[in-house]
Amino acid sequence: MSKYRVYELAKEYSTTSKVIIDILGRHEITAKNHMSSVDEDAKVAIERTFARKTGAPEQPAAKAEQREMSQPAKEVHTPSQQPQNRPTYNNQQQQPQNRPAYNNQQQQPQNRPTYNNQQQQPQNRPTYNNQQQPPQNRPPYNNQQQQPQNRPAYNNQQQQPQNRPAYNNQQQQPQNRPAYNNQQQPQNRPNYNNQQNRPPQRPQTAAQPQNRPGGADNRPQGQQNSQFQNNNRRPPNNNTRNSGGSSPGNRNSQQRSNQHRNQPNRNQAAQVKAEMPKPKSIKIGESITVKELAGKMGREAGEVIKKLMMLGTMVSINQEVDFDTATILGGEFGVAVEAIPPEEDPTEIPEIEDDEKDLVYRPPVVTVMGHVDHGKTSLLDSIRQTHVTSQEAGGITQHIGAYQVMCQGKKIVFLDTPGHEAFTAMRARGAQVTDIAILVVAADDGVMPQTIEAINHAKSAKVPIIVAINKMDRPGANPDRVKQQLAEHQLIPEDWGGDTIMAPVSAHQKTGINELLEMILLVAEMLDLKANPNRLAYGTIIEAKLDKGRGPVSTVLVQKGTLRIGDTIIAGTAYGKVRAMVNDRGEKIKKAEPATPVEVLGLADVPQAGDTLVAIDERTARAVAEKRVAKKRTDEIKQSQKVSLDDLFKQIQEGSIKDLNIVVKADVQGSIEALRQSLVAIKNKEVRVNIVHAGVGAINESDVMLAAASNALIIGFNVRPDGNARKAADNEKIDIRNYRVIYDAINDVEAAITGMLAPEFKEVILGRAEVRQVISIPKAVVAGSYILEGKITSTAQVRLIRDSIVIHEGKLESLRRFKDDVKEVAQGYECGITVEKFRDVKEGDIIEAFIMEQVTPKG
Ligand SMILES: Nc1nc2c(ncn2[C@@H]2O[C@H](COP(=O)(O)OP(=O)(O)OP(=O)(O)O)[C@@H](O)[C@H]2O)c(=O)[nH]1
Repeated sequence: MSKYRVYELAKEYSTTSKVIIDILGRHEITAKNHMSSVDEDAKVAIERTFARKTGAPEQPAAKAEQREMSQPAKEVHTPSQQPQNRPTYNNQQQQPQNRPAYNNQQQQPQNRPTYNNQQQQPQNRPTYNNQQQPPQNRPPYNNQQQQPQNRPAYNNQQQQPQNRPAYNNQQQQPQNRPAYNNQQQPQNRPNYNNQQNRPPQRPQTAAQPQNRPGGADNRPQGQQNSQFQNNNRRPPNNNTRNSGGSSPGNRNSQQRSNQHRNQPNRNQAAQVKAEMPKPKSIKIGESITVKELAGKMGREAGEVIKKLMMLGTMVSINQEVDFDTATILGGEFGVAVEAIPPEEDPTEIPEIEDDEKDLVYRPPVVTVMGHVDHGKTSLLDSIRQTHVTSQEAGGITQHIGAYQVMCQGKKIVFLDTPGHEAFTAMRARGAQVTDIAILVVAADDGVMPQTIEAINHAKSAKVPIIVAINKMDRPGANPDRVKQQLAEHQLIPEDWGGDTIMAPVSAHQKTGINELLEMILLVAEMLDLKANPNRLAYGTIIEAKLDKGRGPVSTVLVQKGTLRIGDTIIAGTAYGKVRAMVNDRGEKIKKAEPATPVEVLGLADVPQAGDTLVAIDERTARAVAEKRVAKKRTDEIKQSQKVSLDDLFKQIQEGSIKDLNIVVKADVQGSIEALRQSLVAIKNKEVRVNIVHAGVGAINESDVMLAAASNALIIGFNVRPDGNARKAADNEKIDIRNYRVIYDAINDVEAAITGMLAPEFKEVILGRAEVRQVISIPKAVVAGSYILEGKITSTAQVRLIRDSIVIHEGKLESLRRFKDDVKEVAQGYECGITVEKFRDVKEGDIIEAFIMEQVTPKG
């Protein structure tokens, strides 16, 4: 026997426990409080009582329904139990929320099959229809009536109640929604409508509970189930026919149909979501879109976006998040995020890691850096016992070279660079060849801006610094001041308790050089520099040029392994076989071991400074070179697209930026680097220098075409345009400038930039007039004025000043003397002035005339 708690019944009928207790009392059923249990009879009594209340005036829809249904109900069923059915539920409850209410009323609430079983379907609308039927509406009902076989169909249902398809079977209709509706499954909103022709609100109340999780489904599962059970356990009067076997089936059916019902609802998404696999870990690349990430984690994109918002990042669904962000997000969702290793780049040759036991000592590679004119070249000269400075055009270091010197029987390699620019340019290409940086500081000049830059570059490259305090022979030499200044940049000399070696030298007098070299060896020893000489060579291109007689010539610093004549090598897009090798002393050599700078002949093309040189088998070299050439081409296309006319126009429109595009061609790579660095370093607030292309060799036709496409000028350094290039340049009106001294090129570019600068204007006051009479004419207000000083011209701009405050600024519309238009009126004369779009002129106002004059910009 089923038991019900009073509060449960109260809840079911949306009333208070007290009301339930009262009703029970009237039926002589004792219930003390809301927790009291009552039996099935009590429930029936409650149900009947509420059923009787169906005609509550405040529920017209229910009333209509009741009217409609009362008769058939009486005919077919025990009036008290069924007629009132549906309407009753709704009315009674006013509390529509749940299915179970139906059940209670009918003693078999929610199961459709049950309804049918109980009494040939009492509360079901289908039943109503069958019973009598209200012809006019609800075709399905009518159908039923006209085809009584529907009934059996219900029965069939019961016998196979369990599932939706059963419904379909009933009707021989497919399982889709519309079919349900037509069939009349009560629980569907549309059904209610059809059945009852109820006003719309009714179906809503009736249907909502059924479909929504907020209704019946909201309740604790157990409660629902218990009701199902209760129903099934109901007294035979309800379940006369099927109380046995079909009930359980009904229950299942009900549950399933509930599920089905839910599917199309909003719950569907939730259910689907719930079904989405939620992996414990995912793999992603460097970045991923929010949408993809959500998909991989089995989450809704909205969830991910929300989480990102909470983390302080606003993104859209198609925006990308980086790996780190994805990792954090993964953590939030309990998903481990792993990185997919980057795909192998076919243009890269993987570096071979050497075994520790194969490594042997190698000489240090040293770069000399410092402020201009502090004596870098002189120091290198002094070290090498040569004199380069005086031979160079313009007196500036233009070439990058590498040289080996011996000290105490040990080798040291020096890279000759024009300051730190080339050093950073090499680094920018990923080439880190320097082991030790020598910072040259002139003892008489001290720390200068480039000294600081050099310090910072060396520090960021994590290269130890040895300071060479040069020009110690100069009368003004003050090494202590230099040390003091360097200490301010965290370079504390050893004799002050720091760890920076500072060696006083004189490049001119060649003093202190040995000590400096010893210090280099000392630091090198601490660095424990090693390499494996017994493997194929790996090195870096220090410099490359196209030699007329010898073809492409590259200066290579071998860093690992040994480079030999006949080795197949690849550097950048160039590959070939080593034909000949020449060391820094001009000697032909057959092999070059680690830390040996060597000129290499044999590459088919001129590589770039900073390119990695690898000795490898010929087939691989060729294949990789081809891929690199293809990639370079694509990159160049991309780059030239960047400087398209569209972009240029856009930038001009934006107002502030103009690009001075330049194609640089030079005889050696070192010159290119020096030029590039200097040109790009030209800073100007309105014009930006952009090197569109830079290469070694003569200026050719394709350079001109590139310049034409990107609106560039061409700078040739120690190279000339060939015949075709000259013709093309004439046709395309491309400006080709040839230089032999870098400074000249830079000066010219600076001048060109000055020419390109947007003209600056300054205001020039022409004169002032006082308004002495205001004359209003139909089209304007004329200010009868007297010129106090200077003059007023008809083309001038004017500003109207009242009590020292500028009231208006604009154009002068007309300037007249005695009704005649005049071009200007001088001091001491009277005139009539009208100001464009301005009428508020008053006596005593001052009219100031001025013009904007262009100022020649300074470079
Ligand atoms: N008295 C004296 N003059 C020196 C010494 N070292 C260099 N100089 C002079 O300083 C000037 C600049 O020397 P460079 O070696 O060209 O200096 P740099 O740092 O290489 O200059 P850039 O290549 O232009 O950056 C030259 O006139 C040298 O003769 C030195 O030890 N003593």
